[in-house]
Amino acid sequence: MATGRTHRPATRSRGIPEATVARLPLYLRALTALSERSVPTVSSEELAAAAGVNSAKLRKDFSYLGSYGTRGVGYDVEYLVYQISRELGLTQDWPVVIVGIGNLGAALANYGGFASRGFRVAALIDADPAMAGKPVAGIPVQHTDDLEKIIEDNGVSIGVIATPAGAAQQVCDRLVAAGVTSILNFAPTVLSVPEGVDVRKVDLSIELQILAFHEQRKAGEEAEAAGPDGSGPVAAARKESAEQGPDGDVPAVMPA
Ligand SMILES: NC(=O)c1ccc[n+]([C@@H]2O[C@H](COP(=O)([O-])OP(=O)(O)OC[C@H]3O[C@@H](n4cnc5c(N)ncnc54)[C@H](O)[C@@H]3O)[C@@H](O)[C@H]2O)c1
Repeated sequence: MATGRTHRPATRSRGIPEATVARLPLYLRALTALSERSVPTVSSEELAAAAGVNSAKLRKDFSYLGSYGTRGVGYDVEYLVYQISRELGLTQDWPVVIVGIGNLGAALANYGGFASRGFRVAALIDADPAMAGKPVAGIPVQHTDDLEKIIEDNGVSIGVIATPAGAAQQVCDRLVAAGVTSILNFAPTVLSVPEGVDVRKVDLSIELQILAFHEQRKAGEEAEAAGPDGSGPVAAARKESAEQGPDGDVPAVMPA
């Protein structure tokens, strides 16, 4: 979902390509689900299917972690959870601040999935004085006047921006000047950051636009396959299949 723009090279210092890093959370999510079901081992094919990744790619990705699995047994689920968590830096606590506590910021603050993945919401910050001191998800909102002090006091290196687009760059600049080096930006704007600061952008409307593109293409293909009079090969196959029952030789709906 996130479309990233970082200043990091395509390959990280320990030789793990960025594309592999981007897939590690997908494996971790699938492995965590297996772990919760007390599944001890998993094959590369099963895990690849659960993560929505090609199994050859998965094996290649895991080779960067030095994890090759055991022939005929597969991968040890718990150990792989640990290995990937360690690789992603999730075995340590990451205090996060959210700036902009409106509809989205409040929803993010209430999202339990951060804490369970090692991201502790350390502070909530908003520019609206009327919100100062009001608790959201049990955490009192603090005013932007104190942003720098909040970052310093909490040792924050990850900031989440959920302000209107017009305020995002200014918020970003202040976060960076205060020592934040990673930003998750939900505001629909491109942020400029200095070298060494990572920005990940989340934009659900872009994801929907991509789906709309595919929907349009599918509709175009169907219309083409149906032909001008609906007699194309796909339409014919559909008609035939609709007229058949599940076993292919009995009409699905018996004539009255
Ligand atoms: N990425 C996505 O998929 C996605 C989805 C929904 C909304 N958004 C975006 O997220 C942002 C927030 O949306 P929302 O619906 O929560 O808006 P909202 O108006 O409910 O909340 C915005 C909050 O930001 C605060 N704010 C304004 N300027 C600020 C500043 N300089 N510093 C700190 N706080 C400031 C406001 O006081 C308000 O509480 C918008 O930019 C919106 O476009 C993105």
